[in-house]
Amino acid sequence: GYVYEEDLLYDHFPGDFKWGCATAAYQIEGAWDEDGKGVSIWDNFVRIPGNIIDGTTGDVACDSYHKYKEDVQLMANMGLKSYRFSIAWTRILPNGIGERNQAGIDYYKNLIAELKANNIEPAVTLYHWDLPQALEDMGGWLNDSVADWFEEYARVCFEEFGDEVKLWITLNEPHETTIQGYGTGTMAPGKHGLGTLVYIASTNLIRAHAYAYRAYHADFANQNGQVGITLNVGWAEPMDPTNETHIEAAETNIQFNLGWFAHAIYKNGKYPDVMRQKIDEKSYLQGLPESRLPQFTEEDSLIIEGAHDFLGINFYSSNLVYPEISDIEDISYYADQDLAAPQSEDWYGSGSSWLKVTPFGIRRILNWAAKEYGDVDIYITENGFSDRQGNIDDLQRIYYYKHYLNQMLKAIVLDGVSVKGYYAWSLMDNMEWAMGYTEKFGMHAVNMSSPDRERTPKESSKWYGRLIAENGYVESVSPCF
Ligand SMILES: O=S(=O)(O)CCCN1CCN(CCO[C@@H]2O[C@H](CO)[C@@H](O)[C@H](O)[C@H]2O)CC1
Repeated sequence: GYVYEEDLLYDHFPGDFKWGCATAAYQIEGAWDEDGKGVSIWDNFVRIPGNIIDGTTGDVACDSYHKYKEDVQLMANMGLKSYRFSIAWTRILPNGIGERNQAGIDYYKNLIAELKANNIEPAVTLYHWDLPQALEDMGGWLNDSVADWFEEYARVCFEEFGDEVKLWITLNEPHETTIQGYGTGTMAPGKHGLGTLVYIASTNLIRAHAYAYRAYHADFANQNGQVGITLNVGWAEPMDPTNETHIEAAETNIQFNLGWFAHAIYKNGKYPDVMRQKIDEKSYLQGLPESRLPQFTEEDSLIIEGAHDFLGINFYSSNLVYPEISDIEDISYYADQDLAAPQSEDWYGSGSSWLKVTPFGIRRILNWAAKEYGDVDIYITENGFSDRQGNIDDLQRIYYYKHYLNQMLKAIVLDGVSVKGYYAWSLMDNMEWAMGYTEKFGMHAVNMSSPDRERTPKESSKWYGRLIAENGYVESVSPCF
């Protein structure tokens, strides 16, 4: 079972631990059509009535495109060591491939220079869901040429920014892109193919990552940077940890979540055995001419296997898992798993329906990943808590961070997992995708009703600053919450 552990280890983190915050281009920048930027699938998705719960858009968002110097000051005030942000593909290549947009390149060069001037290391995500519409018009992640298009874009970024950027994340949460963008249609590009399109998209996303990784190590190795991928996963706890079938279902759930994208890259160039077996079998029983889960070519498998310098994990929450045979008529990624994954009523909630407070999960997923993928360097590239009120006195967020970080520290100190850094999601309240501005994840509030988008530090930003200053041990935080 799971028990909130009272003992706060709270010892010092390893000396060179990378304390950071994370954001994403579409969620904070605004300036959606300024300075030669091309149109992305999100610029279009937000204009379709009903797609965004509060009818808002990222047209202006936090206006970080114009306020980036102020943002960097917020980071410096916290003593941040590193900042994870994403580059908008359409600012660099407005049409996805072909001609470059110098104004867009200059924006990111200025941001990076501002970070370096404040001794903050840039950690750059190449793709955080904002695909150029011009590429979507050619099939987007369903067109197998997308791996080449992405490689071309990655090469431009390595060339333009690689002298200053040493930590590259190719894709952010391809699982989310796939499930919500090509499965349920709840995110851009809003396609519906939960048992079909999702597996075509995932195959091309994995290929795209690997092509970019190989390009870096072939032609930019002299920059001495590292290239990895960021994958999101919820911890899967067996509903009954003494029941073998529950334990097996939990393992299946993690393989369908994290393994879906990690297995080919960090193990053997192929999809996890349980995905191959279940989806092939169900496809046959569903009378399909071939499996809904594509095979990588031999050539691609060799390119994909080992294409990593680290593993980025976005971790938020957990599920309780038990087996449940699905209806063979139900063609979907969820039905393919033959399980149910509810969340406990006992767990504290948040401002997001899917985010329950489960600190034990971060220690377990870190141990699972280290055991499954070997001693690879791991970064927690996102972890955070939402509320709807946007309290400046955000005690719940401090509680969340205190306990998740304590469990992560146990994974490092007691379990020997090599976690190298941690990026809190997020620096500031921003556009939470289809939830608009109703769910707030920031350590800083943003006044969305003012054209100046004033930022206000929340208590959690001060708490995080003390944590960083003490490198983990915070005298002044009472152990009671
Ligand atoms: O079947 S449900 O729909 O109930 C379960 C869905 C679970 N997912 C987990 C990942 N989350 C996105 C995480 O998304 C990440 O975390 C941040 C906060 O959301 C985002 O703002 C970041 O852009 C993103 O990288 C969306 C919901």
